[in-house]
Amino acid sequence: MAILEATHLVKRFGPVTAVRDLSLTVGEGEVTGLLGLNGAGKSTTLHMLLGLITPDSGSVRLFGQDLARHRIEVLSRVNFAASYVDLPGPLRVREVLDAFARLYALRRPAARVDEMIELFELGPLRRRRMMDLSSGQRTRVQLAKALLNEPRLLVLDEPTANLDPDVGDRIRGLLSRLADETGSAMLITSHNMREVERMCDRIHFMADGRIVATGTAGELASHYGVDDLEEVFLKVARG
Ligand SMILES: Nc1ncnc2c1ncn2[C@@H]1O[C@H](COP(=O)(O)OP(=O)(O)OP(=O)(O)O)[C@@H](O)[C@H]1O
Repeated sequence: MAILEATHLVKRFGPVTAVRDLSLTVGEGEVTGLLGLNGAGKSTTLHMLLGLITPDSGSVRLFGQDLARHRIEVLSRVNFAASYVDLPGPLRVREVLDAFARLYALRRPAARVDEMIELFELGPLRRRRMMDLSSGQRTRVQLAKALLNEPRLLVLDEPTANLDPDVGDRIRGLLSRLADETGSAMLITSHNMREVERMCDRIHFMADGRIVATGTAGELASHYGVDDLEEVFLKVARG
């Protein structure tokens, strides 16, 4: 069964058509990358898939159920992290995670928060206020929050954008391991082509609101007659 099935999505903002007739599926345990130039429509697509904005037309099914009709039920098995979403600044890291654990009605909230603090090496930061953290430290809290409810689908908008190469590398390893071990599906946007090559089983390239190419990193490189995804990106971007 597809974890996520989006069909013929369209989204307009006034005169701008951000997403045009976009369809995609994500299977169980699959890590899917959504790539494209700035303004191609990636975040708008993710926001429709998460029910944050409503498509003008088209439909989204999560775990076989229509998102518009079974919103609360299906979204309890999904989570999302993006560096542009702020967590409450005056709260301390531990308080933020505790608050989300309660919001998600977890069975063992304190134990799960402890696990996430350990997984993302947040121990030394747990009493620090969100507003006092560096952007990379905030990103780690965002990811910890996004994994609290053991989502079957994890949607990540540029998950490692603010991380230094060392932390970024460790987080990529951690997310890949998680997908392998738990069978959770992931949908990731990124401008880091090496990250996408390393993590994604399947990649969709978007341009001007549409998916214009799909495949594994290897398939895309051979289709475009180039060596790697970076060069595929440049070819797609330059038409
Ligand atoms: N709320 C909004 N109101 C008006 N226009 C919007 C809105 N959100 C997005 N857009 C427009 O829709 C288009 C797609 O934007 P989107 O943020 O989805 O692109 P993106 O691929 O995520 O870009 P980036 O790589 O820069 O994050 C852009 O032209 C953007 O200006």
